[in-house]
Amino acid sequence: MAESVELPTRLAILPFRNKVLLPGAIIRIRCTSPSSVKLVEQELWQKEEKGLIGILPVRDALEIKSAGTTTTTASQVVAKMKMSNGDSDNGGSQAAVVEGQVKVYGVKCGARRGWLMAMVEDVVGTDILDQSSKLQDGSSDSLKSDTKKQNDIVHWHNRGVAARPLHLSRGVEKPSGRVTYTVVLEGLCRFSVLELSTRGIYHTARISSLEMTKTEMEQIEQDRDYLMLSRQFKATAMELISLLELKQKTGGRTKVLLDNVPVHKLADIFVASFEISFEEQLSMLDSVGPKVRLSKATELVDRHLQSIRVAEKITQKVEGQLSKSQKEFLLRQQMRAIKEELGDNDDDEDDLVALERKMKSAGMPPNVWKHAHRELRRLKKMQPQQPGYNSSRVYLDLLADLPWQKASEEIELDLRAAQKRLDSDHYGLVKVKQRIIEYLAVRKLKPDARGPVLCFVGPPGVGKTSLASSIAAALGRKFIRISLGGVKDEADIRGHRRTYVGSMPGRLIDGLKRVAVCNPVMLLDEVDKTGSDARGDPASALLEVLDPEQNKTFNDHYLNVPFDLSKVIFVATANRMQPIPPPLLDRMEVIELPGYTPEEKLQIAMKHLIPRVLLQHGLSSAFIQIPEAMVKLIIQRYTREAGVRNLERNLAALARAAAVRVVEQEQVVPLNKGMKGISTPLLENRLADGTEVEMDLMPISVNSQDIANTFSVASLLVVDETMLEKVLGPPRFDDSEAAERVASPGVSVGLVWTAFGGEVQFVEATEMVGKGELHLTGQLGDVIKESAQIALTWVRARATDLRLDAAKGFNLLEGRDVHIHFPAGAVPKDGPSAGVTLVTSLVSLFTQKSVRSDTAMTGEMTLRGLVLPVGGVKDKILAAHRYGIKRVILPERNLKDLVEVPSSVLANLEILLAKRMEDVLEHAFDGGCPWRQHSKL
Ligand SMILES: Nc1ncnc2c1ncn2[C@@H]1O[C@H](COP(=O)(O)OP(=O)(O)OP(=O)(O)O)[C@@H](O)[C@H]1O
Repeated sequence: MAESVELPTRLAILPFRNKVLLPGAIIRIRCTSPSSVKLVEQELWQKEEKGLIGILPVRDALEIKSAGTTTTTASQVVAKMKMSNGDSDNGGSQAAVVEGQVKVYGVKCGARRGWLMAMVEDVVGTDILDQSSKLQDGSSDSLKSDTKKQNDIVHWHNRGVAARPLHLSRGVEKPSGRVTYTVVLEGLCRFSVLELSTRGIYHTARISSLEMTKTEMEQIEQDRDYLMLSRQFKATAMELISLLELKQKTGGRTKVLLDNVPVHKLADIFVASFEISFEEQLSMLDSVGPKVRLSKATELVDRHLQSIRVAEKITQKVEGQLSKSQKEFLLRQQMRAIKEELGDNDDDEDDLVALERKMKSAGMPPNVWKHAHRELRRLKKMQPQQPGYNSSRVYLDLLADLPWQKASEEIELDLRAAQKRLDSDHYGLVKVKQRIIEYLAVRKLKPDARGPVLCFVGPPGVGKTSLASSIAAALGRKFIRISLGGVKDEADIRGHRRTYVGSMPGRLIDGLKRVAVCNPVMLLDEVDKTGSDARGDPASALLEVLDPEQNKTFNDHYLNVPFDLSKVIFVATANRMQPIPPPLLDRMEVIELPGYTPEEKLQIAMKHLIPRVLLQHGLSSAFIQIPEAMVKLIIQRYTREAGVRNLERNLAALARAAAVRVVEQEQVVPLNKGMKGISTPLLENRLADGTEVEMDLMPISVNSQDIANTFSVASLLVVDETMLEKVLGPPRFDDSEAAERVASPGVSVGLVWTAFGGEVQFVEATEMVGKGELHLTGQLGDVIKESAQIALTWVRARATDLRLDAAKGFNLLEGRDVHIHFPAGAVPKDGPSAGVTLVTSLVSLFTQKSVRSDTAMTGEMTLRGLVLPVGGVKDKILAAHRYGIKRVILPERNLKDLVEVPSSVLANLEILLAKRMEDVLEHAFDGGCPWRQHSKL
């Protein structure tokens, strides 16, 4: 940068339209107008030693008007302008000189300080400005080529900047041959115009420098105000430079300027690089005094700094968004390309469109639709990779899949047809079927009747599930089974809130989604198996489901919108009633299905199970015959259940074995013709092992009946005892079991009730040296343990009362421990009905007399020996029947329960009633109660 320069008294003047060149700035100007071309040619191009030229800002009349200046025009005069130096106002002084060719029509110093106005004519040509990022840009000529612009008034500023040419180049425009110049100028120092005149077609001015002398400068540098201002300026400038360097990641070159260039010059350099208004540029030009200039520059630099910071913030925001959306765009493009490559064209957008369409057709109620639509809008704004996208998508899918209105059309209910259907599906169960028909009849009369929920209670395999599905078939509705066995978490019924990771809807909503209609028959299977723990009480959630008042707006936590369950027909099943919470039981109508008698089982097997099993295995009665006698044997020897599930399983095992035989017969024929390699038929091998044949030979998608027909050449297989043993193995049960087990004293046979229905339970007691303690084993609950304690107490007390001792055949067991065991330890046992059995086994132990093996008993006993009635009598008697028991001892007050027991069973049993424990003992032992002679009966 040039140091202080000696200015000539006169300078050629290049007008700078609406722009200011400040000292220290560099501009490039392309001169095209005749006047400026002439000026450059004469003052710079043709001169050996390039001199200085003056750059004087000019302003259009319009601009000055808007800036609040009053203007006047004069008749054609050559203007000579005399302007005062310094910062003082020149308003009002006029000067007009005629020199050269430029005609100035009117001249008047503007009301605004430092401006001269002139009407200029004969202006041609335009200077085209070259712009460069490094160079300050501007127009070298105030005069435009348009003839329109002729006679425009231009306003010359009274201060300008002397400039030194740094580079000069000449060009010739091709078509016109016009000469143009491009000149790069560096602003050096301010000057004031004393007199403006013309030389040829361009202007010159008599000037005086506005630069301070060295002495003046030294003086001012001592000034405290100046020092403070310069420090302030430098700090602000430093801040700006640091910010810019940080932004542009440039080195510290600009900082060097701060140390080497005098601060008053720096002020100009800094301001020159800003894009500020013409007014502000002029004001900077007019700031001749260093203090004024510094404070002005500090203000401008600070403003620039702030604006950069604000811009920075905005840019960061915009960039953030931009880069994100660009990233998204890129990813989408890539995804599309991958999908195209894979031939999978349904991209996410299409996917969402399809989802929306599905949602629209789901028939959601308005409030649900509003909720779903809001969620969809949210989803649309998300990216597939975004967390939450998938869960939102799955959630909306569920909303769209749920049958909000879709219902299976209920067929006109024909009670006779329903009865026929129930009869064809199930043998017996007359009362149950009757109750179902009543239920259906009410529904026919009042379809929206809020009848009670039917609950089938009974042991496994008695047809609870199949009855429910028959109801659905009779009503022409879809059937769905919801298994509640082992459900301990309320969320299983109500779903998890969506805030949980891996949240899901509850089983009910999930079931409805699967069944896809809002009015199915829904079987709540095993309602007695729900438990409650810290995770809530599923039964209480079920209360809401089964309550017709509440289930209109069932609230699943996952779904988060109410779902109307009132059209669903609920049917429940349970093995036992006791575990069902009373409020829940209260909402249901319990229909008990006790176990089947062997005769009933036989009928069920012959009429329902065998035809169904054969069909399932692609067989028919042409291949296999299972005679009644064999079914009886299966019932007696292989199953001792209350229901028919095991019976069905055993029949299926026979059918599989027959299927293998049929297929092998078919294969054996051709093989035998040509080959001898295959020796033992597969069936023989398998049957010899006594294992069930587990092969599934049915080809998928081939109708099993077709296969049966294909193999119709095979010979008929009649199941006999040998085959039973081969396929099902040796018999699992036989009637001699009880006799064998009670042969030794201390064992008695009880009848109990478990989840599997009635069961025969043996009780074993033994004694050993000890301290008179009682030991109990075999998965016992508190009640049964108490019964054992009561039994022992009663027996000991009784023996003492009757003064029975070893001599009279009663061991009082002084100093000995008693151990009572309930075999089948894996099955939990509880309840008071084992009371009489426990006493009997203890009496048997103490008297060393065996209990009758054909006798089983049940009954609760008080401490005083009174026998109380018990529950589940029908099931217990059926169990005794199954086990081949011939005599059953029952509490007297259970007599009424015998009405329910099928007469076929009663015909085979001797029922003995007991009021007191002594009665039981009387019946349990051969020869009656072991101490009858002492008893006060
Ligand atoms: N009275 C009957 N007549 C014809 N088939 C029957 C009868 N009772 C049960 N079945 C058959 O026995 C099989 C088992 O019945 P189902 O599954 O309905 O028993 P469930 O009582 O529901 O058992 P769980 O309590 O284990 O669910 C079915 O194939 C069913 O058709």
